[in-house]
Amino acid sequence: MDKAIVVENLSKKYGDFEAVKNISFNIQKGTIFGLLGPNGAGKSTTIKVLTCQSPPTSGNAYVGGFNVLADSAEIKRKIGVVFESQNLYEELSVYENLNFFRRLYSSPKDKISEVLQSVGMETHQKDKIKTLSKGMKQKIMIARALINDPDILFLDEPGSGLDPHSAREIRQMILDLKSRGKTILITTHNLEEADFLCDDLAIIHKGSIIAIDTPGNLKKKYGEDVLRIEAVTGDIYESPLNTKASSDMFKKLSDDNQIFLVHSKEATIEDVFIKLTGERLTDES
Ligand SMILES: Nc1ncnc2c1ncn2[C@@H]1O[C@H](COP(=O)(O)OP(=O)(O)OP(=O)(O)O)[C@@H](O)[C@H]1O
Repeated sequence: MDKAIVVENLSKKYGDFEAVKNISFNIQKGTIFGLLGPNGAGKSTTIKVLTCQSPPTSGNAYVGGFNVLADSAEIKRKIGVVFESQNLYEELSVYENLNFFRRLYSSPKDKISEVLQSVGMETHQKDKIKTLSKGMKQKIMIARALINDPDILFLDEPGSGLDPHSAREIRQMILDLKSRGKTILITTHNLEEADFLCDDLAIIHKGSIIAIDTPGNLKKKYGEDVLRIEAVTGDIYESPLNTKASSDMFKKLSDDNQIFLVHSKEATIEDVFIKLTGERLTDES
């Protein structure tokens, strides 16, 4: 499979502070790649470097085969970016916002209804941005990023701050874009979003990538399935599944007639994060 993005030993310093430390990864064409980490981990900085908004301090990165330092004009033509903050013109209509971008890229006029259709917002062309909900604005942000028909999309915290219904809609939209052949890099601090969407996931912590694999493999490698027993007293007992400890726990509670409910709990990406960092990744969205 071809690579859409190649990142080699990339670092980015702001003054003396190293926000991104020697990270490397590849993104295969037509896949969704996630950068998962808490606030301040270096996710937006990585996106800024890959979208040619900010040069790397060292290392190399190639987007669509082009070098971020030497070929920024070519890269900008091939990519779409959804920023973390919703920077739309609030006083202008949906159509006017998109038309502004369409002209920047010299895309044909009928592109506007096409991209609005792909995010289910074609009936809102005349609405002013300021009258839309946050979820609707996020759909317009995605529509705007599609106006130049990019091969590669960068979505910085696409579900952040959205209500659960809108977050689900945006996730489905991201999967639809993948099924249309787009390569997508998302950043997120939402564990569920990362697990659900990403073909490959890099866990980024304090500027470094500390693990990278499919979500399933990360859970296999670093997570532990757990045997969970609810006792008649309401107490919860947990122990790693299929171990002597869990069978001893089961036997003892069973002998004491204490068992109310038994189930197994699969490892989650949160377990992986805690195992790797010793910290909890609190989910604010
Ligand atoms: N322009 C800048 N000047 C100095 N420091 C910066 C600058 N931009 C980011 N930083 C710092 O670099 C670190 C990484 O920031 P970055 O925005 O990449 O993190 P993030 O993982 O995207 O988190 P968030 O979701 O909060 O944006 C943070 O400590 C941040 O304070």
